[in-house]
Amino acid sequence: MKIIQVKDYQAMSEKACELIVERMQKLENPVLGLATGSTPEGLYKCLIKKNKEGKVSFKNTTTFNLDEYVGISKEDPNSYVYFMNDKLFDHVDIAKENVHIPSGLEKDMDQECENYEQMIRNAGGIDVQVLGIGVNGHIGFNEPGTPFTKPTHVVELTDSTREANARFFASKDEVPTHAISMGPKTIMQSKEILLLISGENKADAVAQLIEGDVDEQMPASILQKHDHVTVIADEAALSKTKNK
Ligand SMILES: N[C@@H]1[C@@H](O)[C@H](O)[C@@H](COP(=O)(O)O)O[C@@H]1O
Repeated sequence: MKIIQVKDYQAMSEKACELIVERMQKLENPVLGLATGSTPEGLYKCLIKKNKEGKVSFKNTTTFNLDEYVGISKEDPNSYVYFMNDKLFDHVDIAKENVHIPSGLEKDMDQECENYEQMIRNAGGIDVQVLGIGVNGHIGFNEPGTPFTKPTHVVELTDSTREANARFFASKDEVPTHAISMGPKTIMQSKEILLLISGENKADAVAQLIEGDVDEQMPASILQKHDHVTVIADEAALSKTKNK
């Protein structure tokens, strides 16, 4: 695991942007894995800027998002479809048919999970997966205790995740109870992983991720076993990590 320490959120976003642009320029048909949450917003802003400046094009890019809530419509501002359109896709030259976000609205959710895995395989796998991390160490929506062998699956969200994400909703009660998420297995199959971490509230999770054991109670710890992971973390996020 390569760890790049940066000063703050802005520096983290710029470094991540630089890395992604570099990969996109090198690959003929880049396949990006994307994340939601506050963490990658700065990265997306920077990518929009680079696209407008003509430094990078999304014309041949395919994307797969990590996750989506179950049971909220695509038009709901809290859906990850809405978030991604608003924060990135509506502002770059990507072909909408190349954008993939798992659907949380299917009758047969198991089938949707299988279809999503198949679409990733059909695209040739994910070249670079962008990840954030939850305060409890979750990646995607893989909560503590998720078997590392799980592919895309439906998950029941923990109380701590629903509380952390309640800031986007009118109240915690409105946060969906379930989500569909790429599993740890799906994430580990990406050729490269870029984990972005900012802020003191993530410091415990980061210390455990970097210095703790590989343990299903700490979903992000599986990343220690991947041979091409770059963590870009700011000073606040690394404040509880001893061995920097
Ligand atoms: N499913 C998302 C994760 O993909 C994200 O990494 C996490 C952290 O969010 P934030 O970046 O807002 O701290 O939140 C959600 O639970």
